[in-house]
Amino acid sequence: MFNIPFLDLPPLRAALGTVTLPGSKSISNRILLMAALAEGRTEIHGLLAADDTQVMLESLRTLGVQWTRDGDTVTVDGMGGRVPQAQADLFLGNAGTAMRPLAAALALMAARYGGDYQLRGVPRMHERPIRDLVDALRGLGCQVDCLAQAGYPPLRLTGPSSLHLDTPVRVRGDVSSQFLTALLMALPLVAQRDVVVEVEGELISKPYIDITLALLGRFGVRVQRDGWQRFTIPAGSRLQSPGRIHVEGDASAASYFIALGALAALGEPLRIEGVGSDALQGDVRFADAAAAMGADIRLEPNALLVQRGRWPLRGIEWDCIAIPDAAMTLAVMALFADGPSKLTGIGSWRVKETDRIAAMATELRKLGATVDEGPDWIRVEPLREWRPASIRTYDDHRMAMCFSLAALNPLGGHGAAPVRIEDPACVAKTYPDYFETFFGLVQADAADVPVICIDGPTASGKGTLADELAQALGFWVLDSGALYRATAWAALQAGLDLNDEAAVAPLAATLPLRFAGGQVYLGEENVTEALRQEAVGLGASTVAALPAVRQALHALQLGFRRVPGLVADGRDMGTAIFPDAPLKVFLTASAAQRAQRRHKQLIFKGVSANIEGLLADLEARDLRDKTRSASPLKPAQDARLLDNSDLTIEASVDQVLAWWADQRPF
Ligand SMILES: Nc1ncnc2c1ncn2[C@@H]1O[C@H](COP(=O)(O)OP(=O)(O)O)[C@@H](O)[C@H]1O
Ligand SMILES: Nc1ccn([C@@H]2O[C@H](COP(=O)(O)OP(=O)(O)O)[C@@H](O)[C@H]2O)c(=O)n1
Repeated sequence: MFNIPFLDLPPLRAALGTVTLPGSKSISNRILLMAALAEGRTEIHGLLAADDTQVMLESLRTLGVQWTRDGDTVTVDGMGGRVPQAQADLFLGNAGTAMRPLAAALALMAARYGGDYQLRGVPRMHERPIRDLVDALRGLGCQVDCLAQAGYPPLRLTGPSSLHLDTPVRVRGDVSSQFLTALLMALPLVAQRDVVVEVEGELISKPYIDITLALLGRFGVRVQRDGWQRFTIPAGSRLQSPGRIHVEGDASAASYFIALGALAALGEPLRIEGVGSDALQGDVRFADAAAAMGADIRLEPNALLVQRGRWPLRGIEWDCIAIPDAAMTLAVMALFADGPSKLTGIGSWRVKETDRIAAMATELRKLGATVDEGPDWIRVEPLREWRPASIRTYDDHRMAMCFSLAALNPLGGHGAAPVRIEDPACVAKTYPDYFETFFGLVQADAADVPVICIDGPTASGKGTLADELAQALGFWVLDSGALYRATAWAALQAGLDLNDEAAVAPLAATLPLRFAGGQVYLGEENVTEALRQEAVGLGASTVAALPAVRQALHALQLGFRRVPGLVADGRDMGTAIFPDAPLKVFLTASAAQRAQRRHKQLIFKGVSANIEGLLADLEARDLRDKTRSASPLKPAQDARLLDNSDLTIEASVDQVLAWWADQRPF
């Protein structure tokens, strides 16, 4: 996950590949609660691992429910209709899918068996209305107190009290279907007699109720439905574990990849696995809207294949009442259309993680778009002159994910603009690896992918600086020295003379080199430590003077220039490998300082060393690197010089980040 203040996406031009969706958030949390309330043990496969499910799992543990996790499988021991802990204080973050159903279940538990439960969340959670559920629960006879403001969390649920199950439970359905879902999941706990729920007002997000009913069915509860106004939980209903259950892929998350395919899968379709024609989730209906805009979509039972169909996309007018979450993606797709698009039925956006209509309009306008909004609609004009924009995400995962698509702007207008996503870690709510997955599918022109070059002599701190910069910006790192070190090491292992250009160069061309998790591998062998030896460093500087070796490693290094960007550390990054890099830094420090740093580094690692010897070695290496004919060590003409003899690591990093910030268009 990119846990950094912002993530810059370069302009993107194509997409290709296969994505496996994470488990659906709504299904994951419904199944978790049902499994906890049910009789028996449930093995849940494909559970989403994200903030909202973590919140639910932790709450269940606090309530005394036993569960274990093994990868994406969670096994829950059902409590058989009665919560072990009669008292608990639960923090539910910003997870609506935990707050509403837990409120209903615990209110009924407290009423029936006695109890005292408090449910709270982040400040935004305390602004999200829950009045309709509170009213319904009070109507049932539950004791529910709103601790701060009437109609909003935090809530306190106490009991015992007597429940009135003989008259229908009434709940409003026109603000959020989650209130009805919460009641439907909780009422089997007290269904000694038929319990009837009546919905007031028009029920929104009906497909979510379908999911609830289907999952209740898997847990042995067959709710009778009369239209969308009346639901009966038959007398004697009890939640019973189905044994094993599989969580479907997240259909709302599929929307980003459906859009990606529609915009940028130019030759072959993007394959999206985890939802398809068999899906329970209403958000798969997003595919209909995308198809109406021109996407070419094929459905398999558990997969979607999407590629560009009509181009430019067609502007549409679409009632999004059934796909409120996925609909946000349509608003960004609308920028690539041939005419305006109007999305209606999105009043619920106003009470989600943020006021999504206002947020969407504000951020689309930053890109240059013309947008109108009303209480429950938004109208978006296509965009031709895109502006680089820094997109605020309002602690809303969906804002971050759908605006990643704006980076495809070279496909939809003139020029090519980078897009900055602020607080990219907000995707942790439902899709922690979203950006990594996205980057694995998209393609950019190499020239659009930014590279920061850090060149300089040995022990000046290049590697340290490069790693810190890459961390801060979410970029890849190329430690080009490792390629020369690996060549030298492999040549030494093979007993070659390091000056034998004809023998060493072919070795460099076919190095089975791999970087993974901060480690370097040659074939299957982890050579990280071996490569850091001073003797190998000296050997590297010998083989690095051979033009054929440099040539052999050239293409390999270019391959590291990948979305979203690269920090490259070496001797000739700015002069020979990435001459078009937008920022080049030549890092130096006095020879004495560098010898001291290397000495400290070695002593720390438990390797004995003496400063005089190190100084002599590094001066010899400097000399060889500077005087060789092939790509000698020297600052690129447009490099910024940074002498960090008297700077801390942090100050050096800040300096380069400041230079970088100056170059960015945001
Ligand atoms: N600005 C700095 N001030 C003090 N020590 C530094 C600084 N930059 C790096 N170092 C230390 O110097 C040592 C060598 O740095 P390294 O990044 O390995 O250099 P290089 O990659 O240029 O050979 C490391 O132990 C690192 O922590
Ligand atoms: N881009 C590069 C990187 C390293 N090298 C050579 O490879 C040797 C080892 O590189 P390195 O970056 O791992 O060395 P240190 O600076 O960390 O000691 C250097 O001394 C250079 O001679 C190079 O010629 N070009």
